[in-house]
Amino acid sequence: MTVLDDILDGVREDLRARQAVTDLDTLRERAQRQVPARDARLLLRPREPEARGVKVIAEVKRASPSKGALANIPDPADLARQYESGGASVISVLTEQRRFGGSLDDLRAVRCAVDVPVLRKDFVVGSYQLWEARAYGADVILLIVAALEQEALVSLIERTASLGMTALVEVHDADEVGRALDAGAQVIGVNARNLKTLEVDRTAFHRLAPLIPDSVVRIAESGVRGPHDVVDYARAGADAVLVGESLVTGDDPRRAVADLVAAGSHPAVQAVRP
Ligand SMILES: O=P(O)(O)OC[C@@H](O)[C@@H](O)c1c[nH]c2ccccc12
Repeated sequence: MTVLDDILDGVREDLRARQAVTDLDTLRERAQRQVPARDARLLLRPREPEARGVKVIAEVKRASPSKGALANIPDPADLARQYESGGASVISVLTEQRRFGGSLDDLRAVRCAVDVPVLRKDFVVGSYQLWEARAYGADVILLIVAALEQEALVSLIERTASLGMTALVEVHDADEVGRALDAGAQVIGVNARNLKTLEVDRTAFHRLAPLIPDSVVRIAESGVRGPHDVVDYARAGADAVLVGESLVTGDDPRRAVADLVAAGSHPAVQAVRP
């Protein structure tokens, strides 16, 4: 059994418990009362070429299966506000409870605190979680190819779009890139971390980016330690980086985001982009 299988078992059990409390109709009504989802794709890949530096997706992350506890984060709304004022284009909120210490309440708190799009980062296994995400104000949803059968991936991408949200489709190898593209992904994230073993391989983005057509937004996820990694990913063609650990473990998250944004929008970086 892989780490991912283990996480998914817990996610399914927690999901059943929430479904027993809140039926889909109630969730749909809540989702319909939300303001429409914001267009994250356009923020990550603006039409004007001069606005196209590497964007930063900053993550609210208390813990991880690989490192255990990372940060307490008593006030996720405050952290998200700091990320936004540092220039983050999107805020990612982990909502998985058992391994990452997150919750849907964190998602709601962050949604109310910022104007930028908010990503629900979880292990989505069915459309109920998409309705939940929308009901709690998410604009973007993570779909992990390794966690889904192809048929489920296709229908979750379609359902995400029909709810007005953006699907960030996560891959880790060439086969998964093929599956993501076949399923119609418009935004693909290459996770440097293999969720089955938790090993980080920072060359994954460099190897897989050439397989992703230019019409698709490319995001480098995990293991970004600082501005030099942003420059590196920029050179390899990233539109954005998704960063958690190095932001929540530092002492000035606003500044840390601002430093990444500055590296990503530096003219020298833009000049070397493919
Ligand atoms: O904390 P890091 O190494 O900066 O990584 C952030 C993010 O990429 C990571 O949290 C992540 C990427 N894909 C995931 C899927 C599930 C849970 C977590 C993740």
